[in-house]
Amino acid sequence: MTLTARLEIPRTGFTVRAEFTVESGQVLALMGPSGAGKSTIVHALAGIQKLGAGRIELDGAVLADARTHVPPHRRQIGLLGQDPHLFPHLDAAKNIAFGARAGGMDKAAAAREAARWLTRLGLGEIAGQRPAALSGGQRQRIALARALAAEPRVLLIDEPFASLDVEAAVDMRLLVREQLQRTGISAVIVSHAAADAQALADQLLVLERGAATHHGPVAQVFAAPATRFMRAVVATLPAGAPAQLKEAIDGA
Ligand SMILES: Nc1ncnc2c1ncn2[C@@H]1O[C@H](COP(=O)(O)OP(=O)(O)OP(=O)(O)O)[C@@H](O)[C@H]1O
Repeated sequence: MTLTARLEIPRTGFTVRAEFTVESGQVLALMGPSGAGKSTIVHALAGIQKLGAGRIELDGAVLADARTHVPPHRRQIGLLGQDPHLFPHLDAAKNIAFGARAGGMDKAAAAREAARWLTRLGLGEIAGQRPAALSGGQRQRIALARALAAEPRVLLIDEPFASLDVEAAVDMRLLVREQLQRTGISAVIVSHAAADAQALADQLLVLERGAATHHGPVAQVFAAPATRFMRAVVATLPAGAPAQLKEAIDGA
């Protein structure tokens, strides 16, 4: 699935403008200061935010433009947010099965699919637990499984690791990367953490007050920060990382 987007969305005081293509199985990271417009873009891709102008296409089919607005439930785009929004009255297996049903499976097939996901994510033991009895990391894993069980064409990931402790966040990043590689689903991930872009993304788009200030392969963007915001982001990378990035680019 190739996602192409050219968007203009007016906000108070500025307009969010961005243009990008995410090829099948690739990951685009969106970074930027608070209020820069990252969630606005994610919401436009999901269909819960209308465009002021522009066009969003998935494999050449228009999802949104001046005349078209395909509603969210018809887009086959999964959204994984900071809050996992699991159904509190359903156990882990049934939460995942709900995703599979949304993807078109009948009840029995959805239950089998949920069981497969629980095994794949190492969560077999908590199949019968309701969300209130799970840790934050377990809830995020269930939310990931539920989103992927619906077989989305694109997965949107909006700050899903922010509430996890460092170790759980590392595990979750690995899991997301593995599952995206396994399924070949394209993804857009919003994060404040340089580590997320570095671990997960192929390209990085940086937004500042709605405008793209950087856009390109992650290593290139980190190697040439052109704004105060990006210099501060690069300073959070582990010592030596910028030099390694430069070597990787020079050696490529
Ligand atoms: N429905 C709306 N109508 C107009 N402006 C809005 C609306 N929702 C949010 N905004 C404004 O749009 C701007 C971009 O918000 P957005 O949530 O996209 O930023 P963000 O980069 O995701 O920020 P954060 O990192 O804090 O989540 C902000 O100035 C916000 O106040």
